[in-house]
Amino acid sequence: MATAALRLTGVNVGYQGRPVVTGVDLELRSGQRLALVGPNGAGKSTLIKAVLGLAEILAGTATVLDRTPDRARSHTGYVPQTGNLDPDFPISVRQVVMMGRYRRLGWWRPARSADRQAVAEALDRVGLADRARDRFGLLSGGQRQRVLLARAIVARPRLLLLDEPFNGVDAVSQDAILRVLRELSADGTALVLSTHDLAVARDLADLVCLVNGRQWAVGTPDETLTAGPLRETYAHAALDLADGRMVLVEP
Ligand SMILES: Nc1ncnc2c1ncn2[C@@H]1O[C@H](COP(=O)(O)OP(=O)(O)OP(=O)(O)O)[C@@H](O)[C@H]1O
Repeated sequence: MATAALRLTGVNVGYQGRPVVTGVDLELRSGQRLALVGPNGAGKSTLIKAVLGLAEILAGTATVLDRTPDRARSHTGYVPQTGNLDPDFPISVRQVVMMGRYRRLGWWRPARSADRQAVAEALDRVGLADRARDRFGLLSGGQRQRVLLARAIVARPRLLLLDEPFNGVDAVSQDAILRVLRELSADGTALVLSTHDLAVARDLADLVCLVNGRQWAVGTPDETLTAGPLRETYAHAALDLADGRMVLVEP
């Protein structure tokens, strides 16, 4: 059987013994792209954190690259929500991306030219080579998101998890991020991203997992992003449009 990048079997996740999402069953192979879709507070971030070993697995089995989440951490990458970072922190764009190399560097070894080159390449890949010396906090939200993507890919993860990567992101940055994500998956990196945006999920994902306190559905976009499963997941916040499309109304 081919190694799964991620396999969750009967998984419940949460904090301090209290479940936030239950009944998650899914498998993601190398190069596949999974979208976690659900309303605010549905537990998408918690599920991502559990795969990173940062939230509790309360039941079931979670395997990341054939290891437990803790042991897989050196092969996983994480792009957090940009809103969680302090924009006033005095650090340059280049220094943020270099943080992604620390795992390889160890705190005792100074950066070598190979590290500096990897940082320059990652910034070039997200279209921000010319901003390397700028202060991170002075960039736009979309540019900051691209820097965080560069920080994650500079460590060459085999599984990359992104928490709402398109929130507050302008169209130029969204296109740049989508392009890099497609390149990564073509190179065999498995991707998990949470999103509120059904159009992005439909466009980007091979697999969609609908969550809201529990897993409501998992399957291809055609199987999941349809009226029945969306109405179940979003309850009354999913509305039919006259032309057959669905819109989601978040409080
Ligand atoms: N560290 C924590 N300890 C306890 N409960 C938490 C913790 N972090 C989040 N929660 C709770 O878990 C639930 C799910 O939150 P989570 O952030 O995973 O949802 P989400 O789907 O990512 O939402 P959003 O789209 O708003 O980011 C919420 O009720 C939240 O209060």
